[in-house]
Amino acid sequence: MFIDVSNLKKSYKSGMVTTNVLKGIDMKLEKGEIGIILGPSGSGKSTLMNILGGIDRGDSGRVAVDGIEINNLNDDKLTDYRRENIGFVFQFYNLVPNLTVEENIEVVSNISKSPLNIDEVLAAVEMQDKKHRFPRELSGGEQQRVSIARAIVKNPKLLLCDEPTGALDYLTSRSILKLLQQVNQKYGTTILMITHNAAIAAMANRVFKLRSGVIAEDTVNQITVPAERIEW
Ligand SMILES: Nc1ncnc2c1ncn2[C@@H]1O[C@H](COP(=O)(O)OP(=O)(O)OP(=O)(O)O)[C@@H](O)[C@H]1O
Repeated sequence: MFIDVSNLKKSYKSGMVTTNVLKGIDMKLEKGEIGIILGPSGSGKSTLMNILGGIDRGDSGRVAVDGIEINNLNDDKLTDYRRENIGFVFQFYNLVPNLTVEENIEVVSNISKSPLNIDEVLAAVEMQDKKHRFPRELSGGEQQRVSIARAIVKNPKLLLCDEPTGALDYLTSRSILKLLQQVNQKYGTTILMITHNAAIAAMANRVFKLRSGVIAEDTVNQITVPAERIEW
């Protein structure tokens, strides 16, 4: 099992108040699958994703990604895990404003162990003709394409996407979802994506509905729908 989480718990303390955010999460995802996490605001989606990505740590429970027990890693090893294995895509693209498209991708490629070819990645996201532009010269959808290119150039085992279409209009959202599906098929990248949009769940192999820190529903889709055919 590629992602294997059992009885994961996480709470945050601020002053005298403790908030139990994850209350015993169990989840599994196979290598090469697309998983989608749905759930209301505050249900713990980003916390779960941040723990899987090595940005945060669980308090207890087992979190294994491709056989690596990440809850047991010290800080340095957790940083190595994140650098070597994880690509992140967020709602806001976080591109470096004074670097071109190509340079934004190069920054990550230069520090990766076995990066993909930059031109190949630019072609995969259909941005090769705009590689000398700066982020401010791009639309939101184009900027998200670049941030996906930047996330995949290191050839990550796991691509974590937190509301990747949250700031985009309908047609652009669909084209970004289609691109993520293409990345999954072309590179075999396992993808886990957070969304508020339940319609998107049709493109995933597995759907996890989070409610108040537990997985309230875990569905396997026998047939997945191409993103360009999903309407909402
Ligand atoms: N670093 C932190 N310190 C204290 N509380 C936190 C921290 N991070 C998250 N929380 C709390 O944990 C709960 C879950 O947050 P999380 O961001 O995981 O939810 P979410 O499901 O991703 O929500 P949204 O859809 O609004 O992004 C919230 O009540 C939030 O306030």
